[in-house]
Amino acid sequence: MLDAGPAPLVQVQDLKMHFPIYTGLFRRHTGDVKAVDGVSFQIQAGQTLGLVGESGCGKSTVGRTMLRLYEPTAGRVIIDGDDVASLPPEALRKKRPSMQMVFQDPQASLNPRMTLADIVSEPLHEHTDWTRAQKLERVYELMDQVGLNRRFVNRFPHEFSGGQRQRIGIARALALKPRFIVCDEPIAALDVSIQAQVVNLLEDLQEKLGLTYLFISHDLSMVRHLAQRVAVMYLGRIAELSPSTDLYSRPLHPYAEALLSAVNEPDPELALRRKRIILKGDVPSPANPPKGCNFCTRCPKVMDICKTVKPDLVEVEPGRMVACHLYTAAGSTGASEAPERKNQERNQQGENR
Ligand SMILES: Nc1ncnc2c1ncn2[C@@H]1O[C@H](COP(=O)(O)OP(=O)(O)OP(=O)(O)O)[C@@H](O)[C@H]1O
Repeated sequence: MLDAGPAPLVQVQDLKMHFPIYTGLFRRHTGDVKAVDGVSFQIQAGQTLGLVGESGCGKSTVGRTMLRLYEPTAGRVIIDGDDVASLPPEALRKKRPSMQMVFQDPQASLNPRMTLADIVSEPLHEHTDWTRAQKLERVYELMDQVGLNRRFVNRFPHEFSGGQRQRIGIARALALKPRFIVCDEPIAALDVSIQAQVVNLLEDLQEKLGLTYLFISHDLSMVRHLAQRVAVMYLGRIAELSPSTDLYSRPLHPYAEALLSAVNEPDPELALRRKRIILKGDVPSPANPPKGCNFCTRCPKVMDICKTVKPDLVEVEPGRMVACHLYTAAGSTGASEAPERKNQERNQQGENR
């Protein structure tokens, strides 16, 4: 059991997405890029799970595989009762309206030769038998919902600003009344001044329409603001999955600790306590990850067991999941180290009060 509470809308179980590598004249299969290598999490209906981690750690691949834009190598993706990973083609087509994606680059994801009306109504052509007038009425309704003036209905993407284009992308994603949306870096390509507006829009829509989000981002401060729970990914696996308040105030996994040490901390008390951790070395290739813990080659707290055994993601405190031998009995040194570390932290907190 990963999360407490009522049945979640989204359950991902041991999801794997390995991209085959073919080399040589005869295009022999010589290996796999293990972009996602055993990821599990849940999202409660109406909530947001943030997915963070360095570039290339597999965040987008998780989102795309969940929506079956890639064929998963293994695992289950249960969305509102159906295992999307194994649905046959016709059932998958029927399921598509309820799960949508908002992409990073609105410029690239909108067809430059289509008007706003064409773009937003496109999903309606495939999934409804509505009349032209009914579709246009829905387009107007969506434009109102995302804050686009109805006058713009026949304009082309290049006639809009970046923020407006992202609103078009959001309107298109909402056209078929989805329950779950993967937001893949939806603000990364926008000016900083526009980012907050788009985030506020996504939050308003979530509240009004009861949407459930997977919010992928490398902007840790934004995710803190948006998500109730945050999963930190490293090299295709989840290192830590915690309520965002806990994660940001006291990360448990050494990688989460390092990643968060670079974030500006608004709480002066926490900022004083936080030391910047610079990780040594490069992220290994996902085609050839370490035998043991994926983070063992860079971990400042590495132990012998970390080099040979992959840690499972386990609940180490109520609601907090960590994949690290420091917190499990398997790390025999770690078993004694973890409580010691906690005591040190408690003492430190006491000293700082
Ligand atoms: N279609 C593909 N074929 C082969 N390898 C891929 C494919 N898509 C992604 N990868 C590889 O999978 C790994 C994870 O990529 P992914 O784009 O999911 O990471 P990310 O965390 O979303 O990165 P970013 O923040 O830069 O978008 C990378 O090593 C990437 O090169």
